Amino acid sequence: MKLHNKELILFDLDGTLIDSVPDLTLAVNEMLSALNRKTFPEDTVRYWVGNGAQMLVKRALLGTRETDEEVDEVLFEKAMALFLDFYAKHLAESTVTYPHVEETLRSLKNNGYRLAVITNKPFAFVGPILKNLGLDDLFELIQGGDSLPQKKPNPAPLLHTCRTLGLSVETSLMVGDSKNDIIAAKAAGMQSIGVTYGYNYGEDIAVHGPNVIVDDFADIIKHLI
Ligand SMILES: O=C(O)COP(=O)(O)O
Ligand SMILES: [Mg+2]
Repeated sequence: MKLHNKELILFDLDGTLIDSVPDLTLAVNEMLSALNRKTFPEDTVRYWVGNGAQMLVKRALLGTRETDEEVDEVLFEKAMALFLDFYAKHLAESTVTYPHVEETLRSLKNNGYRLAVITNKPFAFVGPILKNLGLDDLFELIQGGDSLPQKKPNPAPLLHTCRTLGLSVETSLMVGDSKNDIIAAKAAGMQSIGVTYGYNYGEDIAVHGPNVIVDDFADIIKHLI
């Protein structure tokens, strides 16, 4: 299926452009160890990524993805500060781009597409990670999970990006690995591509009905150009 008349592509970051779970796991476990709590393997932490740093820390303290239970506020604040401090020091040690990400982004840009990053990750971390991976010249706009009061799956960051760049929702496209990306795109009235190799809490991205599904980042081009 071809997605016609697109001018702007909004990319999710974690699980779509980069595999950041190894470094996120390291920071989560350093935080838990500092608090004398049980640590978790990467395969567990992977299911906790998707709703931003605060939710990741809350899930790590509760030891589960379900966050119905309350966490002591003082403990949470302490854990949050520890996590942010550790992660800031190990942002891009084991973090890598997924196969074909850089060449596909460059090819899209060379073909006239405008590119943006819309992530739930705190804004301060995004620039340094992209720079470390040599991707920092590609994007016109970056929005973090704390750039606006609302984060994905709320459509606000997507709508804000279109407004800021002066482009319509119809000429924009969201690419992401998680239901948060697809739900946000639908709520914004934007078409979306779901990638199958990311996190999405261990669930099949097809369940959320993106317009197109790709197993390889390079395949995005086939649906556009
Ligand atoms: O930081 C997260 O929890 C997820 O970030 P993402 O929106 O780039 O997938
Ligand atoms: Mg993601």
